[in-house]
Amino acid sequence: MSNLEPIIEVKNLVKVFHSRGRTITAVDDVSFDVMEGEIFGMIGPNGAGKSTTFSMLTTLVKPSGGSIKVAGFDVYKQDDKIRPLIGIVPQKLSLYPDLTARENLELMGRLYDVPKDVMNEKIEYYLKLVGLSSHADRFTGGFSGGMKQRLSVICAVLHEPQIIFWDEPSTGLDPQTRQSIWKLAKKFNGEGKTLVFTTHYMEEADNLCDRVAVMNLGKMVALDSPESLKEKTGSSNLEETFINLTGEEVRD
Ligand SMILES: Nc1ncnc2c1ncn2[C@@H]1O[C@H](COP(=O)(O)OP(=O)(O)OP(=O)(O)O)[C@@H](O)[C@H]1O
Repeated sequence: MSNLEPIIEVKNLVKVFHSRGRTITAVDDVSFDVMEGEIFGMIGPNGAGKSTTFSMLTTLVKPSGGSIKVAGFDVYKQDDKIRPLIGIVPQKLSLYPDLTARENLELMGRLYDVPKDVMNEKIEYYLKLVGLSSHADRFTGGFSGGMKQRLSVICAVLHEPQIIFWDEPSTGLDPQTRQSIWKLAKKFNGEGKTLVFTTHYMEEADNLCDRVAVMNLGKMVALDSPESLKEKTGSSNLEETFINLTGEEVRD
């Protein structure tokens, strides 16, 4: 559960893309805080601006306007201070297929300066945690989607980040794997880590999140606990709330 201190502070965030003569405002004057120890979800239809926001929070894309502070550091000027404090599980998993699970972990560990004397111990611990010990020395190219997702998340936490950013944790995974991913997220959160994720699964947002931000057309149209969001929109489930807040029109 969350403390009352913000660990992420976003003020009047804007991102404008210029593409093929068009100007696209992907994120349009968005402000919010994420509290330390919170599980914070971002939902919204395709093109709502979730991934762009995610990329700016994780220092990968520079904002066009506004400010972001992560753990007190400014994303414009102190991104080098932010990177060691965060773990990123991207939507397009970035594992090396020609390396084994263990080699992928070693590579990430070295990139994030995990001390040599604890590296092996940590790798064994995390492989066991996600049930991949017996696959440690297999090439990841042959892994199932669920195995890749489990390996990707432990690659992201090997350096013990304070905040985990997780883009669509369970897209394309079967219900068993989804359950195991949720358990893992709750375990990390129970250890005090803050989690920020995007999802298209309303059940996932409802089950996991302390608070959910609803984005639509670059704006944040609601931010509250799943229960309060349902109550405010008079809906019995989050899917209904979502449609209520973002409309029925299909987005391209
Ligand atoms: N690099 C880019 N260049 C131009 N336009 C972009 C770029 N990245 C995103 N956009 C546009 O910005 C808008 C928001 O996109 P974004 O990917 O952030 O939405 P999303 O909510 O993550 O959608 P999805 O659920 O489909 O992943 C869209 O109109 C998208 O086409």
